[in-house]
Amino acid sequence: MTTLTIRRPDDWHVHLRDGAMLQAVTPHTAAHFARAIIMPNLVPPVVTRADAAAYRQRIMAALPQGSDFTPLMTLYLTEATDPADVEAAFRAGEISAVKLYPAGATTNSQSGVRDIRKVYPVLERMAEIGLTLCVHGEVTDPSIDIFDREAVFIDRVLDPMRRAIPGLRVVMEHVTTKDGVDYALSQDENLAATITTHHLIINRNAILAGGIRPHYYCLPVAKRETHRLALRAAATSGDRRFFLGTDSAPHTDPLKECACGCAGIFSSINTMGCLAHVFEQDGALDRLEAFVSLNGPAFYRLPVNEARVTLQRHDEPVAFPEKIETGDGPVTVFDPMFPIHWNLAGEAG
Ligand SMILES: NC(=O)N[C@@H](CC(=O)O)C(=O)O
Ligand SMILES: [Zn+2]
Ligand SMILES: [Zn+2]
Repeated sequence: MTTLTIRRPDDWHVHLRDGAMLQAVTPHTAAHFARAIIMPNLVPPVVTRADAAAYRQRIMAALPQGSDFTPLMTLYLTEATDPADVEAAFRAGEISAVKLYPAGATTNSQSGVRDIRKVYPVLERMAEIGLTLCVHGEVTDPSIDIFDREAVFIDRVLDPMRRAIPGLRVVMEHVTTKDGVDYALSQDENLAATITTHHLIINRNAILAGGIRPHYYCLPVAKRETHRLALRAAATSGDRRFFLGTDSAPHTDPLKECACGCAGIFSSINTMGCLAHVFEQDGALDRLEAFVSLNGPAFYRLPVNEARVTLQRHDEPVAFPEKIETGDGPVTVFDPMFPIHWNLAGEAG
């Protein structure tokens, strides 16, 4: 059996939700990752320091006994966000980032930012104190083709913002295009990008393969093959600017399989097996650790994890559940459309 021992990985972008869903999905993230950046797009969103502290308590209460998982909390940026509240939360070690959602860009983003200039005072304060801004980088202008919204966001919003506030540390979340990769490569060490597991595996054909496949629909929507290949090259290069953010985003099956299905792919269960497959396929298993365990902490200025995990390659495919049951209903697990031979040593299945 082939094995690969690496430092324990972290997930730099995950949706744990709240209530029954939080209870169901948190143990999966905690089983695979030491830390995770927790997205704040709850209903209502996690806007203030007090909201983040309360949400953190709910996450801690949902962890299995004995788990040493650390949630890294974020605040949801609104045009009414108070720079002093953000600074206080950061100085107290209660948040690791602030998240920018353009209003209307994605799931639960209605309270997001309409006019980026209105939040420049918060961003300036963040640049001063060294607090990271995580960005959902898509314009919401309906006249822009949905497949172009990331590239247009870079030109219209991200690049002007970085020129106006050059010291701001920014993570381009879930980049999906060659344009995003090239932009990250063209910038200084204050810019990084997360890449999801599924965008390394699917292109836009998966969403429309013989019919509408709602479980491959997420935002930003998967792009054409040339973009997927650019993401793979970036992730497997070992370059410090790229690291894993699974964007595991559970929605129940009835909310996905309907006339207006929600965006989001749930992958926290089999992400590590999928990634080992991808890196093996590209002859880059020796760079998997950089992508999942080293580059993220380096950007966030956090220590790397001391613990190690062992990934093992089985001759026979490993069985992963097709769905998990939650108190809110069933949630379909990401199907990479290839047999997965890798899992974490000690993992059932
Ligand atoms: N990625 C998604 O398709 N959905 C995310 C939101 C997001 O990350 O944009 C969600 O919260 O469901
Ligand atoms: Zn997003
Ligand atoms: Zn997300």
